[in-house]
Amino acid sequence: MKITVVGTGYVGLVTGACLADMGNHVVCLDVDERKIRVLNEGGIPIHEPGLDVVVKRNVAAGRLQFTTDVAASVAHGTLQFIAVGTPPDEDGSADLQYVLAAARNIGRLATDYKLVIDKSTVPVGTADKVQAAIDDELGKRGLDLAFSVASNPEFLKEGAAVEDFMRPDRIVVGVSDERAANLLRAIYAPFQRTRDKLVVMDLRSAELTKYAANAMLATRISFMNELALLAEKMGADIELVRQGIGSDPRIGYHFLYAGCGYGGSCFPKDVKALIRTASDQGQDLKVLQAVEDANDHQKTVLTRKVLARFGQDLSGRRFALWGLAFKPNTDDMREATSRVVIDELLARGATVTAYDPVATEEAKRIFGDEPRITYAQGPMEALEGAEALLIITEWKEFRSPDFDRLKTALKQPVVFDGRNLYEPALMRDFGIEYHAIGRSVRAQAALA
Ligand SMILES: NC(=O)C1=CN([C@@H]2O[C@H](COP(=O)(O)OP(=O)(O)OC[C@H]3O[C@@H](n4cnc5c(N)ncnc54)[C@H](O)[C@@H]3O)[C@@H](O)[C@H]2O)C=CC1
Ligand SMILES: O=C(O)[C@H]1O[C@H](OP(=O)(O)OP(=O)(O)OC[C@H]2O[C@@H](n3ccc(=O)[nH]c3=O)[C@H](O)[C@@H]2O)[C@H](O)[C@@H](O)[C@@H]1O
Repeated sequence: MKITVVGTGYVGLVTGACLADMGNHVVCLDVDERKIRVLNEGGIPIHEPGLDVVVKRNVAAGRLQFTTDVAASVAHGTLQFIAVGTPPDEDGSADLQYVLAAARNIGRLATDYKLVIDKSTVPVGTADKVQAAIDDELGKRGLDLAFSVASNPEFLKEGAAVEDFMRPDRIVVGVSDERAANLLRAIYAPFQRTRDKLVVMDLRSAELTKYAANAMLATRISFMNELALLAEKMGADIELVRQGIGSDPRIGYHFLYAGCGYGGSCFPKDVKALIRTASDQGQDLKVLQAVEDANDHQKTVLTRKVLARFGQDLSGRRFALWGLAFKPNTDDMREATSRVVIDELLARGATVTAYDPVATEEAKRIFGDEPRITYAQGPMEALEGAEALLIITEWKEFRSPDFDRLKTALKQPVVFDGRNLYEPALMRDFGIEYHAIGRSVRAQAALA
């Protein structure tokens, strides 16, 4: 089928490439000329494992094209996916200007039936706004063209985006007519060969499903983070607690890892937006507000531990940081805890040497030529002469470091681990002073 994807970011590029891989002819549109130039020159503007292979294969097969030409992109696809950004507005609500601009372009230029599909994460009721924007543009042209609007929220995770798209747990589709439902069934049939994964519903339920999923996952994380703080005070070990509750199938093991707070382009933004949607309806989402507050607090957990250990004034001290990205396997630093940690360390007079396998360029873009931050080429290099190590992102290469070398490279063997990568008892045996999140040597020792 002929498909247009509007917005060639994390979601749009993955969607376009994976749909092309199933034989569709896909045109990806973006307003960002640089991005389209990079793609047309054979590059990939983001770090996403496996994406380059799928993109190259489909470009070579003539099934995937990139353009800034709006008219050509509207003319191409019967299906028009909208995958543009929906950043938070000043008041926390989702800014719909890019979604509605994309919808208006379709209404302004379409000459035949279009199925317009919201893939961006958008508040409940946005499909109606998209419908109205297209109607308005068609009206200006005096055209009575048939079109459908659908909601098809995306659940992929950065760092595993291609895998998630190719093998989804479920595909949520919100529709208001049979024609749209049939087209989406056909497009997604190749992605659900073992069982029917399509969950078809009305537009508003689909829109709310996306926020409900992210809000539920964020809630699990904040819940565990708060319990981790309590575990520390009580001499219990949150990792043992996680295993203890996860074995109940009603709870499950996933997304119960305590850490130094959730970041990324979605959880923080979507939690805010859902709180805002509810308050517009006169309803307080008390649980979700607490989830957000707990996460803001959690992002400062490492620096609070550093200040408790080294004092409030960190002048003249340099700290090593492992991990800048908001999670492993991505260079994305949107809402990353590393940003909060670095800002606080600098504000207290410290300097920072950071290492991240892929996010250094992004960090340089964000922090500019800030002289108090230096970037190391490797994890051990970052440690040389530093006061202590702070671990922010659980990249695989941090999981089994050479602890002897780590010990001697640092001025003093002190590690603040925001991702609970190591066993407290092992660190004690290595002679490393280990500050993790909700972990206790006492609880571990009781097992020995
Ligand atoms: N990043 C993720 O892992 C996920 C994101 N989402 C949602 O998907 C949406 C897109 O997110 P990302 O891909 O991360 O954003 P992104 O910022 O990486 O990409 C958005 C792209 O849209 C382009 N754009 C903006 N206005 C345009 C227009 N009128 N015409 C054509 N292109 C336009 C921008 O230049 C940019 O390249 C958001 O609503 C997000 O919440 C949903 C699931 C996962
Ligand atoms: O709407 C979105 O954009 C996406 O948001 C999240 O995906 P993503 O933000 O890419 O990354 P996650 O793996 O969910 O991690 C988010 C944050 O939570 C943190 N996290 C995750 C799991 C956990 O147990 N503990 C924890 O602190 C991670 O470190 C990270 O900072 C969801 O997992 C996706 O399903 C969703 O499509």
